[in-house]
Amino acid sequence: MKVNLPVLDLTLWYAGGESRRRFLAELGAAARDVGFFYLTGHGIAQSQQQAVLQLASDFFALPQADKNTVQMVNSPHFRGYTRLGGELTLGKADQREQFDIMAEQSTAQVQSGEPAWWKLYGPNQWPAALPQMQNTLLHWQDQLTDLTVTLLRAFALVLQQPEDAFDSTIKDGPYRHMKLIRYPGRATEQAKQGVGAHKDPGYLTLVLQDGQSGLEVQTEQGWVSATPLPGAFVVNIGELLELASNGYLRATYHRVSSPPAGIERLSCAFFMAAQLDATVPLLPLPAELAKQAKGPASDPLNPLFYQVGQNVLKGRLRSHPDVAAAHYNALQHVV
Ligand SMILES: O=C(O)CCC(=O)C(=O)O
Ligand SMILES: [Fe+2]
Repeated sequence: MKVNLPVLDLTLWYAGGESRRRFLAELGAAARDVGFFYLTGHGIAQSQQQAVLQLASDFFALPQADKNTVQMVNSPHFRGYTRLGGELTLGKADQREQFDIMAEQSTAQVQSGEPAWWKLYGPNQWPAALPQMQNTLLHWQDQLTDLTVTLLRAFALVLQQPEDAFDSTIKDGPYRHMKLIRYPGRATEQAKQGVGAHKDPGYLTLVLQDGQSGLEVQTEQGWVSATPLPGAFVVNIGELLELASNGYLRATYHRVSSPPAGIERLSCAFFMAAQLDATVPLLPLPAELAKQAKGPASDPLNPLFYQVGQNVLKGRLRSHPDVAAAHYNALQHVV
């Protein structure tokens, strides 16, 4: 199959020695050139990937009333179901419906004067109609967390840092967030924003897609399709790695175009960030890398914050104005 993005094989990393060095060289090139790549050899069985996509299909096929029992607007922690058109990117409604979970937590008691991002802590919402969903997705989330921690260590080496350079920012467990997503076929040629162009706010993202194309990546040659590669995850760099590397690594803009009329696309995105109370370190890059670091992007429409909770909450408030209005009203100007 012809693909437009680099393909990296994680078995090279696990093999150690010369193989690991080759993996790191390929990772460094992929991270610098496009900031997007396919990952194979990651050890997660294709049958398990299929089971997660099947769960997504089963969830979205539930009657609307069942999905509404877990709607996100009920959750100050941004967990649960968002209906079609309920989320904004670039101020415009995305043509997708989705179900979000994060780590299973109890609600933090936020005192006045404490940062608002503490409110992100809390329980997930689970639909009574699909009792197996909780175990399946929490297990999946744990596996993907471990995989991204391995990748983060590899990125530390690519940046010529000690392998544990990011460990202090995930010592209580990285922030984790995943969503099941359904993109319906486009209703008109105009309504094709599955999700508008954006950067992901965390360290790293893993995307599992079904067989339908739609994910597109901004490159110097223009928008390129991340055509599905069976068994692979698509990996991309988020804003926290851009910040930590002073822009040596770039969080790449990407978007999803809705499938043609009558066809749907399912995906599962997993976002890994540092723990919310961490501040992302500005790594001391060696001179040869530092001179290629352009500094983090400065976009007045998308300020980047080293304080992790602030950066994550920024993204959530902007994407989910209904949750922002219901639970964060006085705070929108903060981010
Ligand atoms: O559905 C996809 O393929 C990617 C989704 C995405 O970029 C996101 O939710 O941040
Ligand atoms: Fe994304």
